Parts: sequence; C-alpha cells; structure tokens
Amino acid sequence: MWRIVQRKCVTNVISLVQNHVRTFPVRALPVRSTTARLRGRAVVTSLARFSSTAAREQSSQDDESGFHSIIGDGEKPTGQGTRMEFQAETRMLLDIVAKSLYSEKEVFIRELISNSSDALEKVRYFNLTGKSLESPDRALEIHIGTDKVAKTLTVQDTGVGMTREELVDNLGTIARSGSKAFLEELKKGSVDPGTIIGQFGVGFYSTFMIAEKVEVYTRASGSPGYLWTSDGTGTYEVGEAENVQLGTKIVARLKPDSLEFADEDRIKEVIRKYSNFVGNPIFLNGKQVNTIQAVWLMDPKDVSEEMHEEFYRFVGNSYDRPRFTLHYRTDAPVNLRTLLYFPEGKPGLFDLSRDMDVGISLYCRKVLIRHRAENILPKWLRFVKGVVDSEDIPLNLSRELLQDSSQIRKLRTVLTNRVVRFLQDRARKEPDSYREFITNYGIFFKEGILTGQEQMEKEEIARLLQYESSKCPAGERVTLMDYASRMKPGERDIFYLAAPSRHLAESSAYFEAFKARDVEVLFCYEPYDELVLMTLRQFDRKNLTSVEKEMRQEKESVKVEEMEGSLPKSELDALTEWMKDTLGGKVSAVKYTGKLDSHPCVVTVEDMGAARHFVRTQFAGIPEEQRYRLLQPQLDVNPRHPIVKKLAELRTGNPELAALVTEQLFSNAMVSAGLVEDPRTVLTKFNQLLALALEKH
Ligand SMILES: Nc1ncnc2c1ncn2[C@@H]1O[C@H](COP(=O)(O)OP(=O)(O)OP(=O)(O)O)[C@@H](O)[C@H]1O
Repeated sequence: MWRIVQRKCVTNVISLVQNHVRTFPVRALPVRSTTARLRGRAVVTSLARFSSTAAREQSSQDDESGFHSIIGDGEKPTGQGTRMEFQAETRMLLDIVAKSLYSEKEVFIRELISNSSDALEKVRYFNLTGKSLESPDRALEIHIGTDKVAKTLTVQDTGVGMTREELVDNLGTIARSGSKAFLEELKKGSVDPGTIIGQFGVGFYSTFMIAEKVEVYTRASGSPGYLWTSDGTGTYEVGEAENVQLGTKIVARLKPDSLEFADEDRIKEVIRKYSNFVGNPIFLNGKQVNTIQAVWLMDPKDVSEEMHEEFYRFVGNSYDRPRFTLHYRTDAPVNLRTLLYFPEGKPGLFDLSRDMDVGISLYCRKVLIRHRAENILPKWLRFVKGVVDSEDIPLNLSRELLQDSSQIRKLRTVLTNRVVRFLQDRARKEPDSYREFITNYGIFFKEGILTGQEQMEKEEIARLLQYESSKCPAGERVTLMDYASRMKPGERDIFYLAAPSRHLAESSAYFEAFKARDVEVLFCYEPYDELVLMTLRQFDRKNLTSVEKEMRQEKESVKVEEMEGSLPKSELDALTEWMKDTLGGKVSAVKYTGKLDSHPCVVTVEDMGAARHFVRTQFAGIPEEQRYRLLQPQLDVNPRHPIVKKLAELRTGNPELAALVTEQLFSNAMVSAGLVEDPRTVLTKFNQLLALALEKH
C-alpha cells in the first residue's frame, strides 16, 4: 500500500483536503515559513476554515443527540491528551489530485515541464557551487516525444534525476516537494533561488488525469537507474533499471479519452501557452519549440527594439508595433517583473467592448498562470498588452490564481499607478507621439474616469486627457493642468463647452459671454467628454463647470436700464410673460440675460451635460410634452437683439406671426443646445414661418 509520510509536508495536504473533502483525516502540522508569503496565507486560511468546519460539524452532532450546548468556559482537561496522527486514504487523495484539482487537463504538461526545468536548474546550481556530478557539461535540455501508435507522451530531461530514496520520498509522498525543500536549503545560504518552480508537491500526479499508467525512468549522479511505475490507483512499484540516462524520463501511457496528447500539434500548442518561456530549451519530437526569450526578465538595456517588436507581436497577438514600452522591475511593495506595451495602431472594435479581457498575461517564475489575467489591471486599461511576472501572487494548489486576495488588489494598485505615471511622463517627453496615442486611446481613459471609485484616482487619469481650448489655435490641445496653471488668483472654475466641432463651439451662444470676458474655455468634441468632466466634478480643487451652467446661474439680476440698446424693462417683462404663455408647457421660465450679444436667446436646463446625454440615449419613444416636462428648459432672451425688439412690436401688431417666431426661436435654441434628438422636427414650423414672411411679397 502506498503510504503517505504524514509527518512531512502535511500542511499542503490539509489545504488540499480542505478544498476538496471535509471528512478526510490528516495530521495537522504548523504552517511552515515559505518563500512565498502568499502560500502561507492560503494555507492559514485553509486551516482556519478547517477548524471552523470541524467546529460546525461537532455542534451539529451535539444537536442531533439532543444535547444543547450553552456557551461558557468551565470545561477543563483532566489529564494529558494522547497525541494522534491524522490518517489519510491515499487512493482517494490521488483521485482528488488527478480528477478534481485542475480545471484543465492540459496543465499536466506544464507541471511535467516545470519539474524538468527545476531538475535542470538544480544541475546548474550544483555545477556553480562545485558539487561533483557525472557529466557536468551535458546539455541541459527537455525533450518531449509524442507517439500516436504507442499512445504515449514522453517527457525527458537531463536534470538531477532521483535516487531510490528520493523517488520514494518525492513521488511516493503526496504534497512532498523536493524542489521546495531544495529552495529552502538555498535560501538558508542566501543563494538566489533562481527559477525553481515547484512548491506544492502535487503537480506530478496531474499526469494521472490523462495517463492510465505512468513510468518514470530516472538516474541521479553516482546512483543506479530506477524505474517507478504506477497506475495512479494507490500503489506504485520501484525497481532498478538498466541503460537509464542521467536525468528523468516520464512515459505517460494515455487513457483512451486523452489520446489528443499523443498529437504533436496539440502538445506544441500547450507548450506555447504555458511553458514558452521556461529557461531551458524544450524540444518536441526533436525540434525546439520555445524560441522566444522571457524578455521581461532581461535587463531593459539588453533588449533591442526588434526584440520588443517580436515579443509584442507574440504577447499582444498584434501586427502593429508598440508605441510605448514600460519595462520595469521592483521588489517592494510587491515583487514584480513587468513588461507592458502600448499599441501604435488604433484600437479594434472588439477592444472597445468592455467584454474584452485585459491583455496582460500573468506569470510566476516564467510559467504562465493566467492568460489575459483579469484583476491585474483595471478593465479600462485592457488595451495594454504584456506580461507581469510576480513571485508574490497567491496561487492555490492547482497553480491557479486566487483572484480576490488582498495581494492581487495591491498588485493591481501598484501597476495601475505605475502605468498612469508612465503615460503622464510620455505626454511630457514625447508630446507628438502621445498626442496620436491619446487621439486613439483617450476613450479608454474616459472610461477609467467614469468607472473609477476614488476622486484621486480619477484626477490622476484626468491628467492624461487633452482638449482644444479657446485660448489656443485650432488643432492644438491643452491639459487640465495647463488650464489650471493659467487661472488667476481667486478663480475657481475650469470652464468647458461640449460641441461637435470647433466652429460650432466658437459660434455657440453659450460661449459668447466668455469670449467677451476673455475667459478660457475648453472645447470638448467627443460624445462622452462632458459626462466625463461632470463625473470628475473637480480637478486640483477647481470646479469643472460647463458654460451652460454658468449661464443659468446668472449671479446678479440683469439691470436692463443700464444695457445700451435694450428694450425698456416694462416692455421686456410683458414680452417674456407673453412668450411663456405662448410656449405653454415647453418652458419652465422665460427670462432675460445680459450675457448674449449676437444671439437672440438660449435655452438652459439644470444639468446640460446630463440632459444632452439623456436626449441622445433615452429620448426615443418619449412623447413630446413629456420630454419638455423632463428637461424643464428655461429660455433666456437677449433684450438688445433686433429679433427680440421686433417681437415686442409684433406681439400686439401680428400675434400669429409673433407666436410662430417665438416657437421658432425656442426650437432654434433647443437645437443649438443639443437638446433635440432629431433637428429635422423643427423644419415644419420654419417653413410655415417662411411662407408667412413671403406672403406679403
Ligand atoms: N523530472 C524530475 N526530475 C527530478 N526530480 C523530480 C522530477 N519530477 C519530480 N521530481 C521530484 O518530485 C517532487 C514532487 O513533484 P511534484 O510535481 O509533485 O511537485 P512540485 O514540483 O515539487 O510542486 P508543484 O506541485 O508546485 O509542482 C519534486 O519536488 C521533485 O523533487
């Protein structure tokens, strides 16, 4: 019977068991201190869960027996308890590893390659530290062979191999990781652990997901060769074997439902996916498959532009080139090796969709943990392509990601801040290229602001945005920082105006007063701009204020008497009252303003940006009267304008024409405010007006 050495490495077994079977008895040992703090944490959590589960089970038993426990602390042990060991049912445990631990069968290849790579790293280490080995100069390689006829997959390495004792210890003990023990030895001597991957001591058994029998031929330096065989149902055999080469060869005899793994193309695909960057050459049926280097682990100085281009195409699955490259490493607050690319080409239609995953692959020591790893970067940065490699990521036993850990959240914050700062830097150092970039990708930053949680975070992203300004020639763009730096002491608002083009912005009725006062206004041309600035609300403690809002909040009441060329106040009051009656429920009020010059009137609503967005997206199907009730427009007339003055006369002389003119003035103002879903609807009245005007001629 296959015995589990419970004194060793039981912690891993416990977390495995907790995740999969509750009642499985194993012996609990204290959590070991580990290289990756995260692992410790995962195990601690499991232990906590384990004890609470046990406690729950205990209390439910109490209930069934009719005993209702009352919480108290009177109980005391009456003597020394007997130390017992948990028992484990090996066959069941193996079954769990082979059947339930991994979500994808194909990962067994990653596990075997990782083991081979560890074995090769160990040879390298022994060579470096002067330990005498047989054939120390042998090529350090991994060879994989597929055989459809024999229905086998073979993974062979020229690594350290195993002695008989090691075979029994490592492959005969579930959750015993020789590699991890090796790593801990190295760390005691403060040697760089290099790229040893194994840590849990279960990966090898994943082979039983696809193999009905596994044969392991292995020979360590100075030791005879051995053959270890098992069908994964609870027992194994070990015996000496002849002609075994230094290193280890694993032959998987495939199950009938797993014959795909005897297919070269299928294996190539899996290697490329998970193990493409393993530091040792991998040959598949004699041809090397992993030709691309783990560029992200290289010194940035040593990576040429061509290498970046090639790597970018590989990770980004793209055909353009990277416009900007962020290649950096850090050890605090989290260990990170990062290589991120910002595309030169335009985003595709799919990239714009929020259903698209982020473009970052997450690696741990060169082994792929997750392709397109969500949560590593926020969704709005999904156009960034590249690799993040971190030893600090909390993996679970099946080397899958624990998505919602605090460590992942920390990683995400660190990365996001770094990306934003990097782009702010590009805007300063490569303004032309950045301009092109923001033209294509600005929409993502806007999404970042719209979906962001913290004001600080939103303001950091807002630093990346650029707008045309009334103070700069057409085509030139400024940032919110530029605007803020030009503000005079005491000024508290950054003004913006949303319009489809510069021409319409400059000729807008709302802009007139600002122009006259020589106040800078940012022009926003994209549909989401004003929503973004409304969401942002403030930047650098200045208010972001739309020109329409400023107009509606006319501070002091207008002194008509002092306005040169204005209608007298009494006439104006009578006119505005009559206009309100004429427009009926369409307006909430008709007032007069001193802020207009060449325009007869404007419409203002409570929150113009939101109203416009509402009109664009929600208006279809809403009856006309209801639309006005929702918008509550206020009409502000210009008492100096010739049309308004003429209207005051017409009101009594030709009320029919005056009413038509009033309706048309209002419609024009609504169109120019962007509050009419389809401007064609105002043409009927306009034609009536023309007909009436031409009647007399
Ligand atoms: N090809 C190999 N050459 C030498 N030793 C090996 C080889 N494959 C496995 N071993 C030994 O067997 C041990 C157990 O392997 P296993 O894949 O189960 O776990 P691991 O690699 O240590 O951890 P993980 O579950 O994280 O992959 C390894 O730690 C290593 O000591």
